[in-house]
Amino acid sequence: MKLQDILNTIPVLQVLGPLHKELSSLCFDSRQVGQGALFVAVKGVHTDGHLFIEKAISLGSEVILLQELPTEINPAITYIQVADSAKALGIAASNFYGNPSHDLKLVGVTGTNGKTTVATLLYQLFTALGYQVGLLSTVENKIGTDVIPATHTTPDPIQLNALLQQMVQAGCDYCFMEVSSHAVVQERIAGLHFVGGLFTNITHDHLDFHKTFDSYIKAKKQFFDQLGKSAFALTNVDDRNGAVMLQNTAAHKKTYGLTHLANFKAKVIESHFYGMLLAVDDHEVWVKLVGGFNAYNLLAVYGTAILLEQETDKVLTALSTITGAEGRFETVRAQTGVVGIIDYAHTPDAVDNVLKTIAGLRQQGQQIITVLGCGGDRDTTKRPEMAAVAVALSDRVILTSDNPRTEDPAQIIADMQAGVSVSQTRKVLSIADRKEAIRTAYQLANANDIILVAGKGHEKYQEINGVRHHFDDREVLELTFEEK
Ligand SMILES: CC(=O)N[C@H]1[C@@H](OP(=O)(O)OP(=O)(O)OC[C@H]2O[C@@H](n3ccc(=O)[nH]c3=O)[C@H](O)[C@@H]2O)O[C@H](CO)[C@@H](O)[C@@H]1O[C@H](C)C(=O)N[C@@H](C)C(=O)N[C@H](CCC(=O)O)C(=O)O
Ligand SMILES: Nc1ncnc2c1ncn2[C@@H]1O[C@H](COP(=O)(O)OP(=O)(O)OP(=O)(O)O)[C@@H](O)[C@H]1O
Ligand SMILES: N[C@H](CCC[C@H](N)C(=O)O)C(=O)O
Ligand SMILES: [Mg+2]
Repeated sequence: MKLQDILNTIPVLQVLGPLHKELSSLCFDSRQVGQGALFVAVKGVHTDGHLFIEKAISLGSEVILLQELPTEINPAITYIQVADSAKALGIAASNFYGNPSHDLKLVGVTGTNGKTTVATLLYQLFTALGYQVGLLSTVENKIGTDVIPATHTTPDPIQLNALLQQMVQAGCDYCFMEVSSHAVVQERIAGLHFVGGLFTNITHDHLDFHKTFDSYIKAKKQFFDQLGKSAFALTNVDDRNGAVMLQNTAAHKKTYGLTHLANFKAKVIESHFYGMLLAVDDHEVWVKLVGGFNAYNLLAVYGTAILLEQETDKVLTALSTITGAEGRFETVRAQTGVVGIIDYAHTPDAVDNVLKTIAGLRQQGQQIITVLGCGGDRDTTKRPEMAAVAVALSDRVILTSDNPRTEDPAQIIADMQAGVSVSQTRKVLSIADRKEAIRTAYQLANANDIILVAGKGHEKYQEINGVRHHFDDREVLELTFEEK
């Protein structure tokens, strides 16, 4: 592709060297540079891509997009200087793949919890309505029914636009994607054209990366600030920061909520372990998901479908058939009547929601035993909060490992224990081995008790010191249930 076509709409500060060049590929990692690649030097969290420019040149790159010019200029190379190379990378990737986000209807979902659930429900709903649909999510990426494994919640701009191009080629009408706060800050979505954006909620997470709750809010809001005026911006008005998200957006502002006045409203009429009866804009509908938080997720999905001009009756019918994402409130039953629930709750708010949902559904005498860990190399301040919530809302809690990554599991557990008050310690056991923790929960359970295994949901691995070992909460729970 011609360099000038890749640079289209990128605000360039200065060019050194010839502009008439043909590029074979686009790359931001020197380790992947091939002959004729355009190398984009991006400043990261751990290092700076500018340090690898010489390496990229030695591997065959003749064009470098960068923020800071090197002290020695190589006359054979074209240097393109921009103010923000991460943003330029997003736009370049879009141009390189033929601006695929303009050729389908792209909707982004952001928020602390519920992104995967909402994006997956939208994928399922629009598929049920007869469309060809794409999905970009934490659990998996999909092009129609083809599954492409996901490495991130929101992929890097090159992978992202390559996937969107494949969706366009496969005839997708829509793509529903998760927009993580990391992706907004790192400009992974720069250059994309969204027809709509939706906000689920914002609570405590990722403070290792954003440092303060205010800058975390700003990151989410920035997504809505970037939407165009023909797009819609749909927010949860019951969330304390729901309205803030739309303050500066040019998009059509729309709201949903269960308690505040909103464009789209819902009420939970009945709740069971196998589903709920909802009133959605005064229409009654049985759904297969459980929990007040899923009433929000389903309402957001309904509102989006209406804003995308789908017929109400058809949307309600499809809404009653969809099931959501893997590893979210999945139940497994033992012969003894013990109920196991696997859920990806990995924030204090998610643990609170899931345990309150279980408490609302349990019969008299059923105990709740929670198995919970926190990820290593991630926000440490949420650890005591997650433990405190779990202890307050469970009869027994077993603190264990999630993905320790490079941290000592005993230290992560100690951080969690700091959230347990002295009077509550009798409820708590600490067992670092997650498999042992799950087995112990079952040993402690009486017939019909409920075991919540939280934090890893769909994940099929446990990451320890850079190695991903096979681990599947559902598999472990099922094998454990066969033991007694
Ligand atoms: C903290 C974070 O978000 N890191 C992401 C970031 O990497 P980084 O900033 O650490 O990059 P770096 O190592 O400092 O390198 C800087 C630059 O130098 C380049 N480089 C580096 C070394 C070299 O030899 N040559 C070279 O060219 C790198 O390619 C990069 O362009 O940019 C990389 C490329 O896009 C991402 O893969 C990487 O995600 C890491 C693996 C990660 O774990 N990210 C998580 C935290 C994340 O993004 N999570 C969110 C949200 C999760 C959720 O709530 O669902 C997600 O969207 O998945
Ligand atoms: N609307 C919601 N409000 C609060 N908690 C929710 C909501 N939806 C889901 N949850 C809880 O959060 C967990 C994670 O849900 P989900 O995977 O949909 O969120 P996510 O935003 O995609 O998370 P991630 O940031 O890891 O991608 C669920 O397992 C459930 O416990
Ligand atoms: N997307 C989330 C996933 C957390 C899942 C949990 N199992 C962990 O490893 O901490 C994050 O990057 O914070
Ligand atoms: Mg997700």
